[in-house]
Amino acid sequence: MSTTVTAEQFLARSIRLATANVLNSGGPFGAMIVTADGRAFDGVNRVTADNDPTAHAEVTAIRTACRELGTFDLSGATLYTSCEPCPMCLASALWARVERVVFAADRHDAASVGFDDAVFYEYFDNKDRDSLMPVSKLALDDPGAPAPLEPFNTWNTLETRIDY
Ligand SMILES: Nc1ccnc(=O)[nH]1
Repeated sequence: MSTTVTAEQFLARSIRLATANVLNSGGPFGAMIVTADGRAFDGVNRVTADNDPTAHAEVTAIRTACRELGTFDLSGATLYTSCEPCPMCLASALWARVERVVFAADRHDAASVGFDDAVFYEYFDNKDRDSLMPVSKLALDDPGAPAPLEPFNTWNTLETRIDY
């Protein structure tokens, strides 16, 4: 008998975490990080429970895995999630160097129960994105203002820096 846990089983567990989380005052999302050597870390949505808009299930799973493993680099890991990751979670997975993402429900399913995932995806496609949230570059004209590149120059010259 094999004890190998399959992708389908990790995804099924993510869905069960999501449902259980609803009954525990959380949003209907669950996720797991599974490392290349099979260590698994759960995450559930705690946005309203913790007043933390970044506490999506996927981010919570990434944070838990990184904390427990003592690393900021999840290279080789898979992110399983009960619902397609939003742009924040996709970016978080990219920064964590997650190798691949597997999801069950999609952004349109999330939209059908009032979650804004699809709207936020459109934000990145939309030329008129300023109508949702303006993002602008601002020049600092005051002679006493720090140069925008000052932090990068300092970073570049630091021999003890930890690249990521
Ligand atoms: N995909 C997701 C959307 C919203 N919240 C979550 O935790 N996950």
